[in-house]
Amino acid sequence: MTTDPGSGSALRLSGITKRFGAFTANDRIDLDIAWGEVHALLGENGAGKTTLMRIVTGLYQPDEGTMSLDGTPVSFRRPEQALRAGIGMVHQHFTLVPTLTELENLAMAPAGVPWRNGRAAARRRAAEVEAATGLRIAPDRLVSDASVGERQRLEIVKLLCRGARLLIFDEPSAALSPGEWDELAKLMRRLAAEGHAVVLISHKLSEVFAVADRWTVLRGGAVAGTGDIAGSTPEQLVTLMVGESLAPRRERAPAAPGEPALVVRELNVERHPDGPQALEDVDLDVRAGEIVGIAGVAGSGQAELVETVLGIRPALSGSVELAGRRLERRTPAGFYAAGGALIPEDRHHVAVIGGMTLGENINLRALRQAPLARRGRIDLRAARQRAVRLAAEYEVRATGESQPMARLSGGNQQKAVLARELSTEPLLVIAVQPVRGLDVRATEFVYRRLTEHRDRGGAVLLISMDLDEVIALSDRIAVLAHGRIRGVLDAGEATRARIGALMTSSEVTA
Ligand SMILES: Nc1ncnc2c1ncn2[C@@H]1O[C@H](COP(=O)(O)OP(=O)(O)OP(=O)(O)O)[C@@H](O)[C@H]1O
Repeated sequence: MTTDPGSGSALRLSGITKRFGAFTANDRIDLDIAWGEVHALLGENGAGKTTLMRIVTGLYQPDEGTMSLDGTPVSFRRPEQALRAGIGMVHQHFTLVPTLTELENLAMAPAGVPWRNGRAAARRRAAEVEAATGLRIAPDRLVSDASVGERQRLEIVKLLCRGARLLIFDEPSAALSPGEWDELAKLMRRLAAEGHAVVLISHKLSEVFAVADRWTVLRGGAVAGTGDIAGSTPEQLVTLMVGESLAPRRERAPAAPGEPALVVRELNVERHPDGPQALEDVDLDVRAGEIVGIAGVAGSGQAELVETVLGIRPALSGSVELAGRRLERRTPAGFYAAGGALIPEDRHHVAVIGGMTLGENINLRALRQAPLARRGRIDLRAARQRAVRLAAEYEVRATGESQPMARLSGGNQQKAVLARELSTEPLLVIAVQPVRGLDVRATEFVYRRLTEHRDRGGAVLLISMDLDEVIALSDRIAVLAHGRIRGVLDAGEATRARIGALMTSSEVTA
């Protein structure tokens, strides 16, 4: 089937409703996606965006409503049916097999689809996709050796090889470097120009305004509005999403740093045994009452720094001190006992336990302390009350504290992690990409919480690929490139240009 750019309605949803028990996640949604456009789907955490796209891609079935593709009614009971009709989703959590090569991943076809399996066919299709879109894969590279951006590219090539014409991107920039995002933005425009339809789910309005043609905002499961990007402003869309206008961010008071909280000295860490070093002679100080940001592109050594401080990765040499205590045999338990806390980057594998309830997840760090621990037992009533109070304070939207964590929307899971890690008043919080997946209001909320933590005398080590975030939040910024600290700047002197210059310099200036 071929498509003409701008040849009218691709996918039309009418009155789509989806309930989970008594909760209505999608409420009579009408949505029109046209061939040749990039359509941004916006809304706060829990607004119903993912649920709607799961219906479109055959993962969920609607309770009410109809869908049509190219004017013909469709209903999908399985994702393969949607893909066969040309609808594919680039997930946040990729669906690739890391131990196979890129070509082998392309060659695997799900059961029940008509494509020929096999490498020769996959190679031919990949060549066709490259000719049409410029997207090139590395056929013989193991997926486990590919960067996040390269894996995402393979996901897209896979969908295009399988004939996807309508592509849904779910927060695609979350783990990308600015350069990788620029590439992806160009690709989305190219796909639209060739007649595909692109749906972009994103919380970053700067990205939406850079690539989208039209927008639809969901609020509380229903459509709050739809329109053209041209003639709209980010403020209008935020107001539609939130239901009110957001107060401007408050000016931050200057930091009043106190005693050193985290002291790292001459830390050397290798990436693989006998491989290149991930960290080289890293010195870093984070004092009580300040936020120190680490600026650097993904893969500069940030993960290794966190893992080493936490004690899950050995160091070749160097020392780590927390609250004046040298962490000799580092273990995560020792890190927490010394007053550390971590907001990890990987929510799904590290930060939450999906099979446990929201309340259990929130209380995980408080179980050994009063008032939850009483004579060697956990006071379940106190635990429930604490979870309910913290869920409300951190604005976690859920049906209750007993809702399984895996059933919360991604942003609400992240808020629960913050509630757990900040509520025990740690001395040092290591926050890695703390607002990943959060909507605008929740992002402001997290920024405020981290700043308040600092103002109460806590220390924060902020690790983020988002330079604007690092500049906005940090009192001092350490620039990390290729495993070395290239310089440390005070907030007042930290500009994108100066940080960028340090990232690319070969000199170590501090
Ligand atoms: N399988 C499920 N069972 C029960 N409730 C669910 C289920 N899936 C989603 N929900 C609820 O439906 C609501 C909408 O969730 P959804 O994931 O669609 O939101 P979203 O707009 O994608 O949010 P985010 O931006 O945080 O990803 C949430 O309140 C969520 O808790």
